[in-house]
Amino acid sequence: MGIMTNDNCPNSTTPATDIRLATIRIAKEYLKFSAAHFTVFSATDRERLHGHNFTVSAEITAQVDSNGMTTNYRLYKDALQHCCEALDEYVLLPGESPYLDITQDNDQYLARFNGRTLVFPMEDTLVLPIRNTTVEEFSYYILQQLLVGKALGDNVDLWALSVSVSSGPGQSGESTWQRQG
Ligand SMILES: Nc1nc2c(c(=O)[nH]1)N=C([C@H](O)[C@H](O)COP(=O)(O)OP(=O)(O)OP(=O)(O)O)CN2
Repeated sequence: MGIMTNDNCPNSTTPATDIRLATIRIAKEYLKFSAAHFTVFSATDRERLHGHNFTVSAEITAQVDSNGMTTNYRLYKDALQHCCEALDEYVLLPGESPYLDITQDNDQYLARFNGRTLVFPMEDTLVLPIRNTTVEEFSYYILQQLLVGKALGDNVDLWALSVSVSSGPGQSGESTWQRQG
């Protein structure tokens, strides 16, 4: 029996003209960022400031081209590494928290929470457009970074994308995007 093709594969119902999709999974050990944060649980309850080595992974579903690839997945790895490097070794604050009021005072950020003020040096701190410094919000933020512009490459025909952020072994949050229509 020679190589099975669409023509001689007895159960093939996939005409050769149909779109071919494939999912690339990227989970490299170097895709991580070390950051300090505190999770806010309510208007009066938060964690103390602490740190994690957050790890990042992604799944990219795209059309397989006539050359048998979605694109060089080096581009996916480079885009994810850029996102990690941008967040690495900072205090991360949620700029869209309903419970935290962040203002700038000279070279410091003042974060008012439940009647107290926390002070952070601006050069060590990033205020992100997120509602909380949780794995849910970090994964959504990185997903948006990848969807903006052509972060995953000029030629990729993207159908779905998911980004997972882990704050430690056995716990992570994932955000997904899927092409509509
Ligand atoms: N829905 C979420 N809940 C919590 C998050 C989060 O990102 N999303 N994050 C935290 C804290 O950041 C905390 O540092 C991690 O939670 P914790 O339960 O303390 O887990 P540890 O990393 O300490 O691991 P354990 O071995 O389970 O103690 C809390 N909640």
